[in-house]
Amino acid sequence: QDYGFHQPSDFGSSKLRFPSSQSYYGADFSGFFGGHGGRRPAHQFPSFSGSGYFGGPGFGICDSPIAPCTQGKYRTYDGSCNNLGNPRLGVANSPYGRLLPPKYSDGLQAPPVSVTGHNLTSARQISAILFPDAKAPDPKWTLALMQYGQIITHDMSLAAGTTQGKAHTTMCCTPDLRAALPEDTRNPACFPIDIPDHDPVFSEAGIRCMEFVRTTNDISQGCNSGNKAAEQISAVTHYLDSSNVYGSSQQGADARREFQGGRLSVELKHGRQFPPPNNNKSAVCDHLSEEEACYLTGDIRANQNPQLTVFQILQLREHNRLAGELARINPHWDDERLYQEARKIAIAEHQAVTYYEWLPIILGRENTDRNGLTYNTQDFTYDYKENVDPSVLNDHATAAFRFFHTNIAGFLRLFDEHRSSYEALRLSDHFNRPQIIEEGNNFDDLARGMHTQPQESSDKFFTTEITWFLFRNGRSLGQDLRAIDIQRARDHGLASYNHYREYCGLPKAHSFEDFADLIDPESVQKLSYLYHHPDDVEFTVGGSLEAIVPGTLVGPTFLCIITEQFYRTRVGDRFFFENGVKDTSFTLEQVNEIRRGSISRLICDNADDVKSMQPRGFEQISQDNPVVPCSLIPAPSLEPWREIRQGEHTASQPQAVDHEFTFPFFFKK
Ligand code: HEM
Repeated sequence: QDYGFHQPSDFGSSKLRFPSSQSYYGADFSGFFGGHGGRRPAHQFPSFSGSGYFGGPGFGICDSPIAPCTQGKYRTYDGSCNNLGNPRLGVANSPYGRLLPPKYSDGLQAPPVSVTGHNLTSARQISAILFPDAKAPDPKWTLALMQYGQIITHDMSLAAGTTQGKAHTTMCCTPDLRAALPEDTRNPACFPIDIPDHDPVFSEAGIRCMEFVRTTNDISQGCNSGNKAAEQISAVTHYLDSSNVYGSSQQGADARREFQGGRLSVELKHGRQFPPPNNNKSAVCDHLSEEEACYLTGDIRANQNPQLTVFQILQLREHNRLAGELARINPHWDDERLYQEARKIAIAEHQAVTYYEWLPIILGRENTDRNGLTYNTQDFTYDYKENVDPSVLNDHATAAFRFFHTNIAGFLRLFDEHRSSYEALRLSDHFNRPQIIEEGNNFDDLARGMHTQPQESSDKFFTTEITWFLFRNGRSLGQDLRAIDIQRARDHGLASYNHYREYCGLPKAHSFEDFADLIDPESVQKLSYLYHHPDDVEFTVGGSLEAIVPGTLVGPTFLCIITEQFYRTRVGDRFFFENGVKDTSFTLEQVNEIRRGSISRLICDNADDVKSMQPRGFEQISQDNPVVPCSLIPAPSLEPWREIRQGEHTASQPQAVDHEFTFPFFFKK
């Protein structure tokens, strides 16, 4: 869109009251912790929410005991003992971190109100006015970029007590959705979204209330005696450790294992591996018959949409492929060794794709290099920092990272091996109903499809498949994910957009017009209509309206928060695959093999019968990125994992491995 000024190309120009892109990217993300000196005070713990929390009294999930640490080679399932000095950091069922103090209206946990004391405008009204639908396919990136983002999300956080798929069992609205249940009769966790009379879609159907249940926090869990502001709990490990595949507890992990050959359990259908059936089907799926598929994976959200499920299955198959390959190379390894080594490699591959293929597109390679998220090296990176809190930030998960809901496409196109599209699935027909991926060639056609179809552009437009029809489950209308995003940020008491601007080194707005340095005039005008005061504008809202920083897919304030998050996620993880840490790390030879992996390799190796892919799978097919036979897509070799047993002849040693360096391959532009 042409806003007349501050278009993307204007970024960094003196017209903007915004540091030049050069100085911005190199910015020292201090701010809330500013004045302490040092390059990255904000990364250090005790973080804002961490101080005083660990070891506090209480008996809730957030304080449940963890097993004593043994310095093993492998990660625990719940994330404990990753940080040996503070073994609870990043564990499942611990609070999100927080960069800026919450702004609960009672200082403890009540959702915010306007600085003028008025109630905030309905989240649905804000969504309807500011985030309409307009189809604009991304010119460069495929739908797989969006979809892998959801995998990364589900690996890193899950607001405890929310379902994020199937409707919650707690009801906050009347069954006909015409009104909210009276406060004195409904569950105290209820925080339903009010739908105004004149809503363009929902009022016609008489719908006045959208279901919403608040996230479980440390006060309700008894881990905070109520004398300090509530912190929400995340139910999964905070680390990027494929917990969506393996689960976030020993018990959960065991339930997903075959205990044979190091494999994860699968159900074989016509020789194809699918996850085992979920025996809690009615809690996670909207199936119409008992025969319909509903899977058990490491994450409760795996059935939420078809492309997400496809990736979950590809990850499952990759683990089993690795286990099989390792068993061939090392026939003397037992089930446990095969399972743990396959898990360690699969997590490393996932980290490599996330940091070297995915994040550079989202955040810009210059930015990721400059801020220590990526390196150009064939060595170890030696960047583990024990004093960095790896917890997923509330500011990130509840606002910034949700911006990528903008990239969701309403229709999923199916592509055959010749890359011809013959059909499209409507997203809202298949929420929580993954059966469709088992039909005919759909699995492969969806896998190719998401690597061929463009994602929707990063902008202020969101498909109605998620703003009108989310989880509609056969009904004519469903819910509004954008309204839910806004309401969730209120539930979590996130600070306002203006505060994050300041935190990120951008000028604080004193009037609505001041937002025009980054937000188009029409949206600024709408903000002034929807909010009483510039300080009321919510982070989720303001951040999503910012012009995109060139070379990235996100505006400057979200860019700052997401960069901060992925810095912490990397350097706060003792097991990060590139670290040369004693006892836990790969050999350098192994690390360099993992660096050869790619999203396209994942498809080639694990789809049913995909024979060709473009090398850079997150990028659309073009002359510069043509579809090639899978044999031409670099593949990590597992030879460096071959174990030479005492007395074995050296002739069985591995052939020299070709260490072709893969970064220029992906990022040659
Ligand atoms: C078809 C694709 C997607 C659908 C249907 C979807 C749907 C949802 C839903 C229903 C929630 C829970 C909302 C709430 O109750 O607060 C959620 C949360 C979230 N989504 Fe998405 N999403 C999709 C893709 C993505 C992508 C691509 C990203 C980022 C790259 C993303 C990031 C997030 C984050 C960070 C959360 C919060 C997670 C937590 O901490 O609980 N989502 N999404």
